[in-house]
Amino acid sequence: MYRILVADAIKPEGLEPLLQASEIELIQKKIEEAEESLHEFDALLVRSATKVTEELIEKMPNLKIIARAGVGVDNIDVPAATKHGIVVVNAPDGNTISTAEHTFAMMAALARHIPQGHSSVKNGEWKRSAFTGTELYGKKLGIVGMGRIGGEIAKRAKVFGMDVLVFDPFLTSDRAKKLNVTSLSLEELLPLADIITVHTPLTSETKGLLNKDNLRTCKKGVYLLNCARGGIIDEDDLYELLLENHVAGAALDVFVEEPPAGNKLLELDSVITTPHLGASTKEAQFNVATQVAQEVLVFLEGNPVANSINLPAISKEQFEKVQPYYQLVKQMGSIGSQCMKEGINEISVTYGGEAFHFDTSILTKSLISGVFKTRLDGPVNEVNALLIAKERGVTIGEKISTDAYGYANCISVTVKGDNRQLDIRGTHVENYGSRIVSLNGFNIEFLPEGNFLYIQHTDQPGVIGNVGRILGDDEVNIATMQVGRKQAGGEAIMVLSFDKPLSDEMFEKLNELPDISFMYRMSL
Ligand SMILES: NC(=O)C1=CN([C@@H]2O[C@H](COP(=O)(O)OP(=O)(O)OC[C@H]3O[C@@H](n4cnc5c(N)ncnc54)[C@H](O)[C@@H]3O)[C@@H](O)[C@H]2O)C=CC1
Ligand SMILES: O=C(O)CCC(=O)C(=O)O
Repeated sequence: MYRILVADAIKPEGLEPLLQASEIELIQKKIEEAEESLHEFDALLVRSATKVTEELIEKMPNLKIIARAGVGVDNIDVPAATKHGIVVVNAPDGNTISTAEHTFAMMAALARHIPQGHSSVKNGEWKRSAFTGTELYGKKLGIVGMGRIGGEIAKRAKVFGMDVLVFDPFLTSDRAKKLNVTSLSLEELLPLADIITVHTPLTSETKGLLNKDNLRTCKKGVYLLNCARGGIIDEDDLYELLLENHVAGAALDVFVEEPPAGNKLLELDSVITTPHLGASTKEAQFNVATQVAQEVLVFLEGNPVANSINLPAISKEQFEKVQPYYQLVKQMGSIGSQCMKEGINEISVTYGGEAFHFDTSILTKSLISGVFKTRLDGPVNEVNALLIAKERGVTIGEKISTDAYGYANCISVTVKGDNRQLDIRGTHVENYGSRIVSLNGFNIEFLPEGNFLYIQHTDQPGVIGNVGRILGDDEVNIATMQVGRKQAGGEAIMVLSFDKPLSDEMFEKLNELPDISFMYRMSL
């Protein structure tokens, strides 16, 4: 049974996929109200009100996924989630249209003084000339951040007869051409635009992206809009420029502090505002709730998520290609870790054969998580595997090769410590399953599932018999046994599997036998 905490107001109809699922309990409570039971939740669903800090994450040791019913994840400490192995997903396009429409409504309201005119009439006045506005037609609209929302605004602006200038360092010339917009640097755009609207995420680079220094290069009387995140336009600087009438007016849906109690921008008539309503439509809220509900469900069922912030995005088709090897590499990592009784310096993997014509990075993350899972206490998975390796100074190598050692596909993993190294090869055969086919250069074949004992010994009569006798005397049943050697009379290996893990006592007894070089226990 998975327990999911819905901590913000998320549209209940959109949560239907989770409500319909078996083995899922959905609890709608604010964090403060759920304080006593935070440790029980497997998933957390939020909008922008809940601040998902590292402190909160640490109070939720069972948490596996955080879902943001919306776009911006600036209310979530994503690095902390990553460190704790928690997947973060969002709903990237469910509220695009609503936010673009809201921005457009704000733009029209700003140009025609609609909120001011509205208040004036309600106050019993009839001041027509005081609210003379400007047309949007023929004006230059500067869009900063040409992603999903920026793109939808550009389309609407074109229909209004506006000339669209955009600044986005990541915009390709192809997309600019398709959208029929002029791509410029920020320095070029600012002096040309009559109206500027920002649609970037809030990051360390975009915080204060528009400030008094660069806004002074704008035309006197420019209009500014922020329906993205508070702080992209520096609030103090904006206040100063509005007082000077350098900026004629601003439309703000978002603020650095929300609600913006005491914010001096609210004192100015030239500022029109809404309480972070960009995505507040029935349609957008249904879309984002459904998107995240489906993502959480898919994730809890063990399938890949499409909109993760801290995992590589992987499509269903891609996952189908990756899936057969996903568990195999994790088990190979676990074998490597359990057989290396020392610190690990290097993990390298080669994906051999025709099968690997896809992005193998998720497999490498699965391999690394397999290595560290048996060594670390906390959560270890594909989300934090690379971070854990980096923190421990472990070098990771990944190669693709055409050589599959006679198999249709073959994955070769080498785990290196200060003094030793272990080489493992595995393959996957359709309708047959995964097999380990070589350990330390010894050909062998076993299914990597269960409790194992790996014994390296001298190849001579009696060794296998002695092992069997000692186990038999203590009534330990051998489930399977595989042997391998390189040459007669040299070193050889045995891999035995048991229904239960081998006891310490039995391990010691076997270890005392003559002609045994070394042995390891593994649970896979
Ligand atoms: N007011 C509201 O209710 C809503 C606000 N938002 C905000 O709008 C933002 C944008 O949303 P989408 O368009 O869906 O995101 P998106 O990811 O599709 O687009 C963001 C664009 O910003 C660009 N960008 C990034 N750094 C930049 C920089 N330094 N300078 C210029 N451009 C830069 C990116 O290249 C990208 O094209 C979100 O991050 C969110 O914070 C989103 C939805 C609702
Ligand atoms: O949840 C909301 O209404 C805020 C939407 C938003 O800001 C976003 O999706 O980034």
